[in-house]
Amino acid sequence: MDYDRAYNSRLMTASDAVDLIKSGNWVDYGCFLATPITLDRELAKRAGQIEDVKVRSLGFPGLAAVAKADPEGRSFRYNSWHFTGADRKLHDQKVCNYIPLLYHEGPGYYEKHDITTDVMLLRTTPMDHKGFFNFGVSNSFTRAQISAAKQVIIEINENMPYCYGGNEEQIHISEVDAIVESNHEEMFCLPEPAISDIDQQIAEIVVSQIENGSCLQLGIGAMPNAIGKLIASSNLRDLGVHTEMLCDSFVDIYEAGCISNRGKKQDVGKFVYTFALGSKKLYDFIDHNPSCSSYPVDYTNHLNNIAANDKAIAINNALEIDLFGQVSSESSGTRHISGTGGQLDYTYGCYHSRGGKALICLSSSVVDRDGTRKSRIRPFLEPGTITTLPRVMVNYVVTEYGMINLKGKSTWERAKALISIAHPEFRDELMEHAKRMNIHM
Ligand SMILES: CC(=O)SCCNC(=O)CCNC(=O)[C@H](O)C(C)(C)COP(=O)(O)OP(=O)(O)OC[C@H]1O[C@@H](n2cnc3c(N)ncnc32)[C@H](O)[C@@H]1OP(=O)(O)O
Ligand SMILES: CCCC(=O)O
Repeated sequence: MDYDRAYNSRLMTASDAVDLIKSGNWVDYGCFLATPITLDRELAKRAGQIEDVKVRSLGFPGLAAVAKADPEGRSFRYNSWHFTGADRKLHDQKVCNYIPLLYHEGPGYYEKHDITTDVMLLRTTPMDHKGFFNFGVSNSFTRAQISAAKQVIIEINENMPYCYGGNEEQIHISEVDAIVESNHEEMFCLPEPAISDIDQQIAEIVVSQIENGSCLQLGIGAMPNAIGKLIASSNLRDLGVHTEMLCDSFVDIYEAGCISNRGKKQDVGKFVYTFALGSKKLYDFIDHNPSCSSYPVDYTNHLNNIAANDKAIAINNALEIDLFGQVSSESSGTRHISGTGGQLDYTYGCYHSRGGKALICLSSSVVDRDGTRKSRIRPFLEPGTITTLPRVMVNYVVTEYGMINLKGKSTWERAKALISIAHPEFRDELMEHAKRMNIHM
């Protein structure tokens, strides 16, 4: 195949490319930083000209133009697999819907035809000399989306890092219907989160649970950042990484000499992840780095693969937990905040790893906008609150007041343990609730 000729025959303007999208189509966007920013903007310009185009997105960096362009929702219906802060705002404005997602099952939804897709739009690296476009920092369920789509349009961006894959990290020119050369925007960078005293206290408890040779999963936010900094200044050695998200903390920990990935049982010597999101430091680290392997999410988040490594540690945040031990990480009442994401996958998988632990971390209370302190350990989840982890799955829970293990405990022992790590202001009240709810000794 003459790749240059194939490339030129598919090259078109963004405006012509989005013309391939017709009224009534389902359109899938690439996930996280594979989001096709240029094509999204161009598609948004069609508001009023086309009808009922349904868009699915995961981790859109910023505000989706198609959602902003059409407040009436006649041309576009924007759907998110996992709410970002921007998606939350769009949802509050009624121009975004959430699609429940158990992340490791994502590829299956396409492969089993639970859903269909007409056009896939994604951002990739430029084509290499063998006719491949690399998915860069977002493997996720890109291959499943491509296989399901009737047409594939890519926008290339020179700033997308080139990421080696365990598998399914690229698309060949022969599979592409249209190519758009974008303005090569800089990769979106997450702002450095401010670490509070409470994040720091929780991080200290978490790091005390990590041993030489532990295999880590870290999520997003200030607390994982605090953990990263603490590990980087520790004497921990030979840590491994098998995670859904690769974040800046892993670079700090690696540069401090704590990660070798040599103690892993699977993917020895490799950082394993399905998407990377952070700062330029992270993107420079993974670019052409043979020690980093991106895999589809049904590999990184599969129970067997998470559990394959010994001493696998899951460290995730939650919004609330009730006295039964049910965890919500995605809504507060009917206000949808985020998503299940990979929390359930890693909580289950790490518990099944030899010597593994699953930690759910949350500050014991939050202060509302009106200044009222609210306990995050609640008698029961409020009506409408979504349970992300059923109580049987929950292993360790950490607040700034300590760490407890819920496995094997009776309802009374669970409630008592949870109350022991609640904010002191709420402990008596929670105990009264427990008794009224017939949770007793
Ligand atoms: C990418 C990864 O994390 S991989 C890890 C696996 N995936 C998961 O764990 C998915 C589920 N978890 C998550 O999405 C996150 O960890 C969360 C939402 C639980 C916490 O994330 P954080 O960024 O620390 O949350 P943050 O404190 O900024 O709050 C997010 C929103 O929830 C609101 N919120 C937080 N706590 C509460 C609460 N108890 N009640 C009501 N609202 C709350 C905040 O006000 C904020 O809303 P806003 O943006 O409209 O102001
Ligand atoms: C869906 C990916 C993000 C997460 O797991 O939180």
